Amino acid sequence: MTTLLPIAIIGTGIAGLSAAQALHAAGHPVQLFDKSRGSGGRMSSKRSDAGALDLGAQYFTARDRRFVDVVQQWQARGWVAEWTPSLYNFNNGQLTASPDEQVRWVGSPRMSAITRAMLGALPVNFSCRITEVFRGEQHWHLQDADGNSHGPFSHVIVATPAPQASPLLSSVPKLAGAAASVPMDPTWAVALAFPTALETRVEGCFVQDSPLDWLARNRSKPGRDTQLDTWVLHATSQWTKQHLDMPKEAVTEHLLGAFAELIGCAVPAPALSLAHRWLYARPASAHQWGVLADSDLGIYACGDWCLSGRVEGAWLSGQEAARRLLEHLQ
Ligand SMILES: Cc1cc2nc3c(=O)[nH]c(=O)nc-3n(C[C@H](O)[C@H](O)[C@H](O)COP(=O)(O)OP(=O)(O)OC[C@H]3O[C@@H](n4cnc5c(N)ncnc54)[C@H](O)[C@@H]3O)c2cc1C
Ligand SMILES: NC(=O)c1ccc[n+]([C@@H]2O[C@H](COP(=O)([O-])OP(=O)(O)OC[C@H]3O[C@@H](n4cnc5c(N)ncnc54)[C@H](O)[C@@H]3O)[C@@H](O)[C@H]2O)c1
Repeated sequence: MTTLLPIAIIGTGIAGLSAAQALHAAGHPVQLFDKSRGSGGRMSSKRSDAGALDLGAQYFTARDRRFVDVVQQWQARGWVAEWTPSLYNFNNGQLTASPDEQVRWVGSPRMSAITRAMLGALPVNFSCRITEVFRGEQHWHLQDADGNSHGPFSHVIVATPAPQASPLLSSVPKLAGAAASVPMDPTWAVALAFPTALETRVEGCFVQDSPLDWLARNRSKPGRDTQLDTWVLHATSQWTKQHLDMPKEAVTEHLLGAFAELIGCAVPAPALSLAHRWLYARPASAHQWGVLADSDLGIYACGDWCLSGRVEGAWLSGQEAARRLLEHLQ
């Protein structure tokens, strides 16, 4: 019996975990790496005194049949639940109800529950920033920021945002160049917790003509801690770019001000506030690549930036990376 070398997967966001699950299910050992202390990437949730707060992805929709099917399985296992917020739109200074029929999903009891469950018992090195990916005579090796080497691996899947993927793909300049051509826009996120509930029916709001792009009542999502009235505000990419290096306190103050102006009720001082800057929040434009691959060399890149820039696109891209890798092995 031959022992299969593991496949290295850099990134434990939903794209990396989607690929990992598919490869594991096909009988291939995988080894995951992430620079963060936990999984989830842009679908992670921040623990706070007001409970877990979804600072990144707010909810997701499922349009592709394959993703619809997997989300149904996640629902059956209790990893996700439907969120039916009272939706509003803010435009031209007017806050108006904007209900629709779209099904929207969230991780339960927090967004990070999905990737945590997907990771399961798969082997992973957290707090491990990969700085170099190189090929020896036959196999792949990784170098991390602490100077440790990892390997050998039969294949490598890079599942990070495009600007972070590009340097890791430098052994295949064509792939590195393609990743480098995808700019990703930043997003400032602010979470607020109020001791008494704000007197508004708003639970989610799409915003135009404001520094804000979106706001959500975090505690209206299923399974959340409801002791405090928690909110998450997202700034537009444009406002974020203009205020990229603003101190967190000033960002909180500005976005709280914009929130108080549009929400249409009294907004007291929050009991808790925190700000988070997502440097690579969303690809500036969508692509239809699915995956970037050099199958002969055994290196792949996947992530939301290879498709729609949404949770669904990231998951599909991870599936595509695994599919292409398995196809080449046959
Ligand atoms: C503020 C915000 C709001 C959003 N809202 C929505 C929404 O409502 N609906 C929706 O569908 N999508 C939303 N998105 C987009 C969605 O979150 C992403 O499309 C999706 O989570 C991307 O998954 P991914 O696996 O491709 O990348 P990521 O989640 O970014 O995962 C990449 C992982 O790679 C790791 N990594 C990076 N570099 C290295 C390295 N050198 N070594 C080791 N590890 C590394 C990172 O730590 C990270 O864990 C939002 C994103 C943000 C930021
Ligand atoms: N802030 C970030 O960095 C970031 C990154 C990626 C995605 N996102 C957001 O994630 C969401 C995911 O998109 P999706 O297609 O899965 O969800 P979706 O179908 O709910 O929303 C898509 C877009 O349609 C509009 N829209 C939808 N329903 C509306 C309603 N009831 N009233 C008014 N406008 C409405 C909004 O402009 C929204 O951005 C988008 O809103 C996108 O902007 C944000």
